[in-house]
Amino acid sequence: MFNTIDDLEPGQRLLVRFDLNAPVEDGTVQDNRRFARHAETLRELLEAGHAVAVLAHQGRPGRDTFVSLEQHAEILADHLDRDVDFVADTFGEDALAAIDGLEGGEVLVLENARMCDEELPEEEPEVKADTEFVQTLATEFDAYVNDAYSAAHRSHASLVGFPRVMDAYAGRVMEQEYTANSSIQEREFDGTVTMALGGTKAEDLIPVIEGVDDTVDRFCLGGIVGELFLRAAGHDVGYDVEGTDFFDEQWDDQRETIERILEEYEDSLHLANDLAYEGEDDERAEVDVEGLEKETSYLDVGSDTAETYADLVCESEAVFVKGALGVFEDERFADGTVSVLEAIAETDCFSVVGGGDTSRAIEMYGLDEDDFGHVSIAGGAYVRALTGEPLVAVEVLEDAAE
Ligand SMILES: Nc1ncnc2c1ncn2[C@@H]1O[C@H](COP(=O)(O)OP(=O)(O)OP(=O)(O)O)[C@@H](O)[C@H]1O
Ligand SMILES: O=C(O)[C@H](O)COP(=O)(O)O
Repeated sequence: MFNTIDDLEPGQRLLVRFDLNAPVEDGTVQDNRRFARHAETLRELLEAGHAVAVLAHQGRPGRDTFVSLEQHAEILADHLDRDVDFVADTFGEDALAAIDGLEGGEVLVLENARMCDEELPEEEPEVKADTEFVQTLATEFDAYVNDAYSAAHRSHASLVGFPRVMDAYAGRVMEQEYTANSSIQEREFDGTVTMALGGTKAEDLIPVIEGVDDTVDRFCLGGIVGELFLRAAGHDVGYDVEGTDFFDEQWDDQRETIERILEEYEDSLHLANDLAYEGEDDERAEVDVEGLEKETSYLDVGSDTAETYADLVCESEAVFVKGALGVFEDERFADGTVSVLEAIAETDCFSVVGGGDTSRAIEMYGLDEDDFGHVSIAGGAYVRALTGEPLVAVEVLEDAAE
C-alpha cells in the first residue's frame, strides 16, 4: 500500500500531480468532475498550511485539446472560491521563481506538463526519474503527492519519475478511486454482466474486452470505438472526414486486433444497427447501418440501438460503462449515452460509470449519482483496474512507501 496525505509532516512544500485533462470546445476548457474532486484534495492541503504547486496535463501535442493550463487554474479558483496563481512555465526560470515565492497556504498551477519534451514518451520510471524535468523540480519541494489516479496507467515523467527521487504520497482522489476500483475487480456476480464501451480511445478499450471476458457476458459498443468495429464488420463508417482525426490512425494500429476480437467474441459483442448524424436544418437524422456513408460524421448510436442497449442493461445484474456512446455534450446526440445511464438508474443493478468526460453526462442530464454504484473520474485507468492490470504510477507510490 502507499502512504497518503495523512502521513505528511505539517507545513510542507508540495508538488501535487492532478489530472485536470478536460474537454476543450473552441479553445475553451470545459469544467468536468475532475476539477471538483481535485479541488477537495487541494482545499485540505492548503487548510493544513502546505504550499502547493500543481502539476497536470491537457490534451496531447497536435490535438485541438492541447492547450495551456491557465484556464484550468481559473476553474480551480472558482471551485475553491479563492485565488489560484498560474505560471506559463513548468520547470524553467519563470517556474522556479514562482515556486520560490510560494508561501504556506498558497497554490500555484504550473504549465501543461506535456509541453515538456521529457514528459510523454512512455519509459521506465528510472528513466523518467533521471530527466532534467524531474531532477529540477524535485529539489524545489519536500514531497510529491500524486492525486491523478485517472492518469496512473501512463508511464510519464510527472507520474512515475518523482516517487523514485523524493518522498511520495497518494492524494485523496488517488486513495478513493484506487480503493473503489480495486474492490470492484474482486466482486463476483451471479447474473448477466453487461459492459457499454464507447468514447474515443479505442486502443485503451480493446484490450479490456479480452481482459474481462470471464466476468462480462456482453459488450454494447458505441462512440468512435463502436464505429471502428462497424468498419471491421464491413460497413461504410469509421473513416476520418474533414476535421476529424479519430479513426484512421487508430484503425491502422488496431485493425488486426479489432478484426480478431470481432470474430472471437461474435456472440458477446453488440454493435449498433443504426446511427445518428446531423441532417438537414441541423436536426438529428438517423440511418440503418446498411445505409451508412463514409463521408458522413456519425455522432450517436440510433434510437433503435439505444433502446436495445437499454433493454440489455435492464436484464443485467451488473453494468460497467466506459466512454460515451455519442457526443452527449450536444443534446441532439445524447440519446445513446443517456438511455443507457437512465436504464441503470431505473434498475437496481450494480453499476460503475467511468471516464473523465463520460461521468459528466450524469449531472448534465439531471441523473442522481446515488443511483449508480460508483462513478469514477478515471477512464483508461479504471478499465485497466477492472482487468487486474497494475497501474504503473500506483506501483511507484507503493515502492516509495517501502
Ligand atoms: N461518434 C462520436 N464522434 C465524436 N466523439 C464522440 C463520438 N462518440 C463519443 N464521442 C465523445 O467521446 C467522449 C468521451 O470519450 P473519451 O474516450 O474521452 O472517454 P472518457 O469517458 O472521457 O474517458 P477518459 O477518462 O479515458 O478520457 C465524449 O466527450 C464524446 O463527445
Ligand atoms: O483523460 C485521461 O484519460 C487521462 O488524463 C490520460 O490522458 P491520455 O489518455 O491523453 O493519456
